[in-house]
Amino acid sequence: MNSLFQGKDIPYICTPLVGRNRDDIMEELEKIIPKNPDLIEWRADFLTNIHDTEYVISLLKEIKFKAGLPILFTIRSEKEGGEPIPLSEHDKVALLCQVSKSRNVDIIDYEVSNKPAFIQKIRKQTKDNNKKLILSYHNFDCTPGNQEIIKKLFLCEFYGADMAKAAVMPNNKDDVLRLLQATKDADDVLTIPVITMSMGGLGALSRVIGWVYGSVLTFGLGVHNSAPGQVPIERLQQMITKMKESMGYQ
Ligand SMILES: O=C1C[C@@](O)(C(=O)O)C[C@@H](O)[C@@H]1O
Repeated sequence: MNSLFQGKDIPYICTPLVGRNRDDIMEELEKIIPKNPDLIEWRADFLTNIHDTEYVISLLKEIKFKAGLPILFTIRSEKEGGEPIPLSEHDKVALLCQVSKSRNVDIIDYEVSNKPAFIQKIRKQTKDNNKKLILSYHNFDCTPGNQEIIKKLFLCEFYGADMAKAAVMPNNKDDVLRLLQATKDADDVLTIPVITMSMGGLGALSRVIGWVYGSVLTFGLGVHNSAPGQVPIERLQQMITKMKESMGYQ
């Protein structure tokens, strides 16, 4: 993971791209790049032409060329907060496998709730093509019990992920605290890096301080958010830098 970011310290800041077509995506990217994220997440579930594999692959090339940064490719499922897409899970896995072969992608995200056979297929393809795999879990309704969150992150490791991610929704301040505790506990026992966030306005704190508890990556808003509570990237960078100075990290 570290090799993708030339030795930069955690947390890595990832900015989502959510345009529906090429022009919107390129315009978004144009505005995001000067803000200096560490990587770009292309949320391809927002793309109208997602059924056209050739189009996706060529757009990916354009994105990588313009960004010159590591690219995380995600097709978030509707059941975990993504956009509705006209692809069956089978077609989606086929597309993810094609994308894995492209030299213009670095990391693929796939939900750990999917069928083991699909996860294994994507794990094999990403490994064969030297790509990293994030297995992920999202809950837009609540923050499950800590054991449940840690179990999900463990499952990601079990399936061979390079990173395990959990994004959950708080219903009160205690939920945000619990997520941070679960992050630390998972980071203590897992052998792979964890990425966590508590979503919504209440959870924004976790996007700023999650790294202190072991979350290696945080999503910052570039132009449009891809989930509730994302903090604008400039503010995120400033707050993290100030915190690191105050904590004696830099
Ligand atoms: O999984 C995640 C995290 C996220 O849901 C967030 O809350 O920042 C945003 C998504 O785009 C990304 O795929």
